[in-house]
Amino acid sequence: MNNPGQKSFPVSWDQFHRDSRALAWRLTSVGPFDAIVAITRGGLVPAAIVARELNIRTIESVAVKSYDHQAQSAIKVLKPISQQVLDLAQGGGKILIVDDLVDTGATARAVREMLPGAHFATVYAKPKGREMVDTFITEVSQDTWIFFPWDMDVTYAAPISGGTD
Ligand SMILES: O=P(O)(O)OC[C@H]1O[C@H](OP(=O)(O)OP(=O)(O)O)[C@H](O)[C@@H]1O
Ligand code: HPA
Ligand SMILES: [Mg+2]
Repeated sequence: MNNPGQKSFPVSWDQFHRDSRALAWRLTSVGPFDAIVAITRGGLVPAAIVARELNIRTIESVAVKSYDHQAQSAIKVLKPISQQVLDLAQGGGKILIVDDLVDTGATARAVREMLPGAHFATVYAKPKGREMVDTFITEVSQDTWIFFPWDMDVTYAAPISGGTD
């Protein structure tokens, strides 16, 4: 959830699909790719859309969790990249890493270290983490919290005037 004072950027399924397709279009000039590595869980959705558009059928996942410990953030790998995909990269295969967004860049930095030659793509990027990403579609300010459609429900919205409807 976001903090008080943060701006909100709610994204619908339709918008997320369009933005992920736009990412796929942009990646056509970078590929072709031999495999996608999706960063779970948020990266699974754009990875599926990009894989469909670019006809990529080898899809791997990586799970990392970041911890804040005395102002230092450490990353724990919950599910590593398979040896098959690491071997593919070692043998010159072109790997695309996909996530929904980059915020501080900690997640991206950790996964990049696992696959140094890979292309890193996200749908959204915040300024702190932008340099960790090779390709993205929309930049949002650091003080904005992005709400993804899988984290939301349809609820009542009060009128802009503040009155009751
Ligand atoms: O740039 P960072 O500051 O590292 O933040 C970005 C990461 O945070 C979110 O994942 P999260 O770890 O919340 O898990 P989830 O994908 O399962 O929601 C998001 O999906 C990115 O993977
Ligand atoms: O803005 C965000 N939205 C959702 N998840 C996130 N994880 C880090 N930043 C964000
Ligand atoms: Mg994530």
